Amino acid sequence: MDQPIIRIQDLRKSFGTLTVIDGLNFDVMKGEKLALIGPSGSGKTTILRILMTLEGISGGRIEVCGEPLYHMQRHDAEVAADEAHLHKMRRHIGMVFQHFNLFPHKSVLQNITLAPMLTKGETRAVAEKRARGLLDMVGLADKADYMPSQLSGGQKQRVAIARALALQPQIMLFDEVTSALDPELVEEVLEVMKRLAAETDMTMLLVTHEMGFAHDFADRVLFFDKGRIVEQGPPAQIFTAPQEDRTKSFLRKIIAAGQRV
Ligand SMILES: Nc1ncnc2c1ncn2[C@@H]1O[C@H](COP(=O)(O)OP(=O)(O)OP(=O)(O)O)[C@@H](O)[C@H]1O
Repeated sequence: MDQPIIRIQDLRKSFGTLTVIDGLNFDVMKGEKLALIGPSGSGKTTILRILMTLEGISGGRIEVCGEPLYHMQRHDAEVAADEAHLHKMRRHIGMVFQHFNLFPHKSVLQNITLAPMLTKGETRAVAEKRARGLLDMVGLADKADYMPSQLSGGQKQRVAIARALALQPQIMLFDEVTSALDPELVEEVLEVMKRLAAETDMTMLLVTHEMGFAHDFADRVLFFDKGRIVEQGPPAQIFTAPQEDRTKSFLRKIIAAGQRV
């Protein structure tokens, strides 16, 4: 049996007195495409931010690629990870955010090549060759020399996806990547992500409010409420035959709001 690429055990996270994640357990297998859905405030984004080491944990344990994320071995004992360990672990994971966070004064090509050249010591030639391949993949081969301000929101988000992929992570995290976009620009970003999901064996975790997309994209859907998994399963089961009352009522509200599931 394969080892999970992500293993989350008894994870807890509080902000002050507010407990956001409360004894969470789940594994992700290599190549799996997971959608995290659930009401606002249920902790979905926090889970991605913890995996990206943008937030610390309050308790529990996470393993990524067989190694502890927030712990490390020192003199036969497991201690809290130091910055060097977190830095080393971060190379396994890439993240795309709701707000694309492109460097405004760098061209599209420079946005994509900067991190591989700085953090992995790649030559410009190698970094640019990959960047052009990725731009082609996201349908923006002709925009390499544009500045971010010359792009639409959907194009910016596709550059942000290419930028995250340029570091060749094993795991990609997508945090509501379409929610800042005008409705007519959503589809082009979803299409790129569907293609990525279909054409690569990358492990992908997606937080989304687009249930139709979660349905088409994911191998497994996790429905969260109050920092816990209420129900999980293949999309066909979660969206058409949910078992738990909280999942049913969440989906009823989504359908009432006019979304396809
Ligand atoms: N840095 C922070 N400081 C304090 N509270 C925070 C912080 N980040 C998140 N929270 C709180 O943690 C809870 C979970 O937030 P999170 O963003 O993970 O939820 P979510 O399920 O992704 O919600 P949404 O779908 O609205 O994005 C919320 O109550 C939020 O206000």
